[in-house]
Amino acid sequence: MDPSDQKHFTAVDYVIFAALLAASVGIGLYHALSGGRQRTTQEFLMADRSMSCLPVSLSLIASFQSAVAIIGVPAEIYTHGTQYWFIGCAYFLGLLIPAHVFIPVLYKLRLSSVYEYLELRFSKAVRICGTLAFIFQTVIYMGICVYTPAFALNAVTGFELWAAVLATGLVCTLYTTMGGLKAVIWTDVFQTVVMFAGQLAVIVVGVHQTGGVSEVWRKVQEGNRLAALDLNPDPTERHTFWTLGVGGVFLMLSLYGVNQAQVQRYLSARTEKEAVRSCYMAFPSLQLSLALGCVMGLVMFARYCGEDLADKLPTSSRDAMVLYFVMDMLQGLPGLPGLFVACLFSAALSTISSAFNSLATVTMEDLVKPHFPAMTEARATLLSKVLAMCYGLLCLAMAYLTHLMDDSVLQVALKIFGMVGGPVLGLFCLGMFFPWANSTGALAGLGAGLALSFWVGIGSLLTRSAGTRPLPPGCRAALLSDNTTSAIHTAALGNFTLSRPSGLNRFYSLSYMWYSAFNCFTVILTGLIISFLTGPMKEEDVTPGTIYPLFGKLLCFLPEHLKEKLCCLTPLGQPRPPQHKEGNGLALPQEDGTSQEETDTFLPEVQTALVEHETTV
Ligand SMILES: CC(C)(CO)[C@@H](O)C(=O)NCCC(=O)O
Ligand code: NA
Repeated sequence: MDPSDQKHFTAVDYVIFAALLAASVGIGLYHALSGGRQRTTQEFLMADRSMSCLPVSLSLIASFQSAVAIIGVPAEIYTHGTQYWFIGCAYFLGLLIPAHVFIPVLYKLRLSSVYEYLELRFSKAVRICGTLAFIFQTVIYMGICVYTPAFALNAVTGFELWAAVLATGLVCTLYTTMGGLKAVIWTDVFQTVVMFAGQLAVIVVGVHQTGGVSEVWRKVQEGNRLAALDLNPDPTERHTFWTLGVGGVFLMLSLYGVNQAQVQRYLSARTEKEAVRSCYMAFPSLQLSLALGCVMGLVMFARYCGEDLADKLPTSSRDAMVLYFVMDMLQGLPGLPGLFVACLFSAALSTISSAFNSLATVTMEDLVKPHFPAMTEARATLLSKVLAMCYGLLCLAMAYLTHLMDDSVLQVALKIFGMVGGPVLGLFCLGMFFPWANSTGALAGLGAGLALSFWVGIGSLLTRSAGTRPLPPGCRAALLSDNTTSAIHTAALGNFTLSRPSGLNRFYSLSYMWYSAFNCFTVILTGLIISFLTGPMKEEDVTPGTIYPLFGKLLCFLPEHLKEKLCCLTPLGQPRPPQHKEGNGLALPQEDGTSQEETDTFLPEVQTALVEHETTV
């Protein structure tokens, strides 16, 4: 690497970056000292269930919009064209279904951890499995999130990699531990604004330097980067309308429907209506965020098309190159490189803080409290803070593991969501839509789902070439690709026809965008089969309020008696009556002393009834 190409930060840039970190800590400090001073778990983990829809909606989009997307989306558009943009189609159903199916069920149960649902509906074992899957997914994901911006910054400015990782991890741990969920949500709001500002600045400057909008448009067309809607039904095609627009819905459901980070935000809303509204309000911001990423990729393409950058960077990672482009464009404009780096770190911080807080919540609610029902509130709050901090430190360790991996970070993150989030989504769907499903079925389903998902996921890792298509002719975009892509590119240029993968390899080359849907259906199917084999659950045994009458709604044209035969019509919105607790025999609070935590979630009058009931048992 030519040292003259090293981009430099000016003092203004450092000030902007430092201001971001200081402001985040400031918000944490404010929430540590105001309100109830974070002395209860209700405040620390659930923001007192008092949030309004605007901060919640911005926080919703911040949770899964990290530096991975900010860098990954332009890199994807630059190398493969605009097909990825069609994932925006999945946002419609991907937010409507959570708003009208998942939120109504989950909000009315007044949970703290979404996995509590699994115990109410199935059994304690299913709940623990759900929790462990979530912890596994989130810990890996947060390693990628903290590593990505630090790595990119290091590649371009030479900024000490581990110093950046440490700074992000520690600052985030600090304000999450001090200010709880309120601080997490309000820093998300602030950080989302910084994120948009940084992306917008790059686009405006980039368009200006390329010679205006029409010039960018001309070059993008010449370079063949605008993709038409690809309706190819082949499930091994990486990006088509079907993989993105349909497979993407399941990805969105696993994130926005049943992921603890998001559900915790819905539950922190003042009312159910407010939670639904926040889901609707997330839609335009998500579309905006996607559009900014895609346009940024196009602008970079227009500006750098044909340039060979391979020798200017110490790494072949196309993710680092995005940052190189950005810094190159913003050179000489004091403050703007700092703003973009602040944008990257904002995106990362807002994701990692959600991860810390939600991890602390599930560990506390699902793994600790059930074993220590008599724990005092002060103890529980202190322990939650310690947990948030421990996960912060674990995150640094995970960053180190990410360091050893090389692939497009966007693809890796979405693969993990599909591999682990998909089966968990299946578990919730099985519980909510199929009253016949029993606990054994759920466990077997989850096992089968995870096994198949890791088989395909690891298989695809080992047979790398999966689904990468030759680049469209035009600009020499191959300069941005890794070895596999260049090999394919060369093959395409040399008029070789690539043989289709066959047998198991074809199975392994399933598009990663289908992972969520595929794994979700595996769990549902296996779950139903095993449930029917082991004796399906009777409607009256299912805890009330845990079923969404999906079939009743879909088949509303059928006569009443037929519907009653086909599906459970348990109305939503009833508190769980205590006498029913014995119903499925498994979701019993008295079974192993979870009464403390269970009663927390009940309406007062039901609570007293339950306590009386329990003392008589
Ligand atoms: C998850 C979606 C599709 C929607 O929020 C998008 O934001 C995304 O692609 N995220 C990638 C993961 C990340 O940015 O960390
Ligand atoms: Na984020």
